[in-house]
Amino acid sequence: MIRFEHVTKRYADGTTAVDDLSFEVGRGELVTLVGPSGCGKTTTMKMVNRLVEPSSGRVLVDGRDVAATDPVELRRGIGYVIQQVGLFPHRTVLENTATVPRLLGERRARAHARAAELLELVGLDPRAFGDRYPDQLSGGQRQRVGVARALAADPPVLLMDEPFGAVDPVVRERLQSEFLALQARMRKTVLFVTHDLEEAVRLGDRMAVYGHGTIEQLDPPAAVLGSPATPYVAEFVGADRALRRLSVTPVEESHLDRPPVVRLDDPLPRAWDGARSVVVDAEGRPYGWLPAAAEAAGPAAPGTAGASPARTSAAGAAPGGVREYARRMEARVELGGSLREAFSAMLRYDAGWVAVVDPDGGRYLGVLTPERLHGALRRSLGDGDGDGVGDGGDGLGNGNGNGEGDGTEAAPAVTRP
Ligand SMILES: Nc1ncnc2c1ncn2[C@@H]1O[C@H](COP(=O)(O)OP(=O)(O)OP(=O)(O)O)[C@@H](O)[C@H]1O
Repeated sequence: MIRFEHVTKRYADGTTAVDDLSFEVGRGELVTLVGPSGCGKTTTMKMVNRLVEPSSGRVLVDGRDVAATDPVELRRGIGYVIQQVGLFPHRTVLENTATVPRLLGERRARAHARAAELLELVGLDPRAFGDRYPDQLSGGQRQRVGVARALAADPPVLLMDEPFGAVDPVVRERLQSEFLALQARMRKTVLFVTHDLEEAVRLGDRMAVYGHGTIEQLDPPAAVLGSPATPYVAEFVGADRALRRLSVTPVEESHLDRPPVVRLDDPLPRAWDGARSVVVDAEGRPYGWLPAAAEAAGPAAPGTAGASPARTSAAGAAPGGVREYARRMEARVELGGSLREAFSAMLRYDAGWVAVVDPDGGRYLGVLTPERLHGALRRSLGDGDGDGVGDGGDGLGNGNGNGEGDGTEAAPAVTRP
């Protein structure tokens, strides 16, 4: 969709900003351009909408040489979002968003209706924000209007130059998530400039790591982090690349542990004194866990909540059903979600495992334990044989006596009151 063929840009003062660059961005693909300041990212981007003309080489959009396309016509098909959004200060949010359709001759009512839809899409209620002026918005809200405005003419191509660079990290992360969700629906062809490595990793279908005017590596983020092509890239992505890999490695079936499962409305299992079990509700969604009988029967440890102590009968079964003893556990992640989300859920809920659920319907599929997570990460980094993980335990603290499943690492954390 966007194709660079041996493109060089030398500015009048002799600076070579881009040097013999050739690469292609596929239709519906999001490529992030990342690299240190002054390496030529913005120059690359501006050659697509002819804000900068190449010194040599060609840039093609949808097979057409941009040099042979009228710039005004060209830019109609290319949304452009920059860091300082450049909203018109004397126009309302709705008018700002409707600017391009209006310029294209659309009637006011229609353009405004479309603008309202777009504001909704980027998470701004048009009734609350449509009539405000840009200086009555926060930085994050202004960026959202910038994105809405760039989408107003429904361009197939989006150029985004540090669009979330001016907002604080928390807002930035939210804008990134929203933009990813939006992109999953719209499938625009996007060039996205950033010098934030996390952002490049998180958003890019592929990321282009720039050296000086050239691309050192253009690959999916997982590949860049897993096998940096050059020492320069290795240095750029840094020693903590393993941590960054967490964001781009999905939770897969093969990572899961499958401890015994009981239903919330079941009677207590007959052999309720061995393994701890996962508890699911009537719809098969995770509810929590059932502690080993001895644990539920014994005095409640400090900080424990949920099950009331009960004595097991001589036969090993206790009165009552699973519901009576089950403990709530909220940590969960969808299959296909990232290891980072899984890890973050474990930390947030102070849990020793996280339930993995089907993205459609939230049915329980298995659990991910710290050991499994570590193994998955090691495997994704192509490090060692990778399958020595999760051995030596079912991850839910399967009884005592084997010296490793005593609940210190992999057992479900006690739900705090
Ligand atoms: N109009 C210009 N005239 C002369 N040199 C320029 C011009 N614009 C950019 N440059 C130079 O070209 C090189 C690449 O600049 P460019 O803006 O493309 O880098 P960048 O990677 O986007 O940097 P940043 O992350 O700081 O925005 C830099 O050395 C810059 O100083």
